[in-house]
Amino acid sequence: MDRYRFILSGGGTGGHIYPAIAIANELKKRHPNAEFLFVGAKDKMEMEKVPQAGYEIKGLWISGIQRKLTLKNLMFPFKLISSLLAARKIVKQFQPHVAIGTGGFASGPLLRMAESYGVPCVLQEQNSFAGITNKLLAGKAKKICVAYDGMERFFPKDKIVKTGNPIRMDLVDLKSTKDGASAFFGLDATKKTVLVLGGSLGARRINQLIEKELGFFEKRGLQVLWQCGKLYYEEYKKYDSDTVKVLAFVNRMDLAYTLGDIIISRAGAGSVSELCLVGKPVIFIPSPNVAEDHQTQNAKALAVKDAAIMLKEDELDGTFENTFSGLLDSEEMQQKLGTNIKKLAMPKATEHIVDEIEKLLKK
Ligand SMILES: CC(=O)N[C@H]1[C@@H](OP(=O)(O)OP(=O)(O)OC[C@H]2O[C@@H](n3ccc(=O)[nH]c3=O)[C@H](O)[C@@H]2O)O[C@H](CO)[C@@H](O)[C@@H]1O
Repeated sequence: MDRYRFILSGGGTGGHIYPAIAIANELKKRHPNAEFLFVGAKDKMEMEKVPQAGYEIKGLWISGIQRKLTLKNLMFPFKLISSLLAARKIVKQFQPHVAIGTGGFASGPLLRMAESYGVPCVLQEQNSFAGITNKLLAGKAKKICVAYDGMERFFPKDKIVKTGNPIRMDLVDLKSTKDGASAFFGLDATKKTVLVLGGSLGARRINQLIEKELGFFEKRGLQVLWQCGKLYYEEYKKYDSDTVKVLAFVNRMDLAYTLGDIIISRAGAGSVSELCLVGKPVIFIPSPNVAEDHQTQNAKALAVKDAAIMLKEDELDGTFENTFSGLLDSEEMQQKLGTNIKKLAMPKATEHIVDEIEKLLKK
């Protein structure tokens, strides 16, 4: 029996953590005796989410560089050296057969050290605009698994494999019933549900919109399952009621996806890939605050195919109610969006990525 050792690193936001967990789950399915070790950044959400998924994680003292001159920035060189030393120790002790990086600053030192000790490295880039850490690591990586065309703008062409984004399949395999899901969240199975998703950290502008529209949703006879984000929970928990469920974070996304009839969501790459598999009508409100406005690109790619509706943050005040009512009142439009978005799903992405990892094991 093989006893492979895999090291995975990525984090800062759910967008980098969950792909690593999805890849680990598939590797574990194929190699039940394998050992896994995750490496993340101390104090970031991976330190909580990875153990919840059943894996061990070690945290490095590292953070991203800020654009302005701050104390945190002045500390950066020290953090980098300290985390490179810690990463070296981890790699030497664990002796991984393959290292997998899913982006975010935490993965920089670990993958750099793994490369320098001759461990084959695979990178996974979720977005259509590559992250800085993956760009820095690309030169020495063996393979770079991407989800979009045109990534040779950032990475060496011969290393790129288009696989799609890895998804935790248990989360989009909607086995539960509406009754079960509504009971879980304390909502009513006979009512239509608006599911609001602000990405793994929550979204300020979406929260402001939902707060303003609660009366409108109520008038339309809807209930709301509202994931507002850990940072915003104290501010919005006062709206929790029989028809509005406010949550900092949804641990059972499968049940949330089951319950949602219309979904309002940020357009992070992972959210988009999951929503394609879920196949329900979605209104995307992309974050305008991310590198190269990549969430708008993510959402636009679906909107032009009539697979979702996209609303920009700065046009919400004038358009939201009309657009939303148009969708709510048209079963046909809901059906069409649901069917079209599902056509864009890439359900084999994780398997495909793990195939690439396995090729490196055989060498
Ligand atoms: C503000 C920011 O920097 N956002 C980036 C971040 O998004 P973010 O961290 O929001 O990540 P994604 O949209 O890619 O994925 C969110 C993941 O979190 C899960 N989830 C979310 C909410 C919740 O309550 N429970 C839960 O489990 C979702 O099921 C999904 O698996 O990484 C993405 C992938 O690199 C980028 O495209 C986004 O632009």
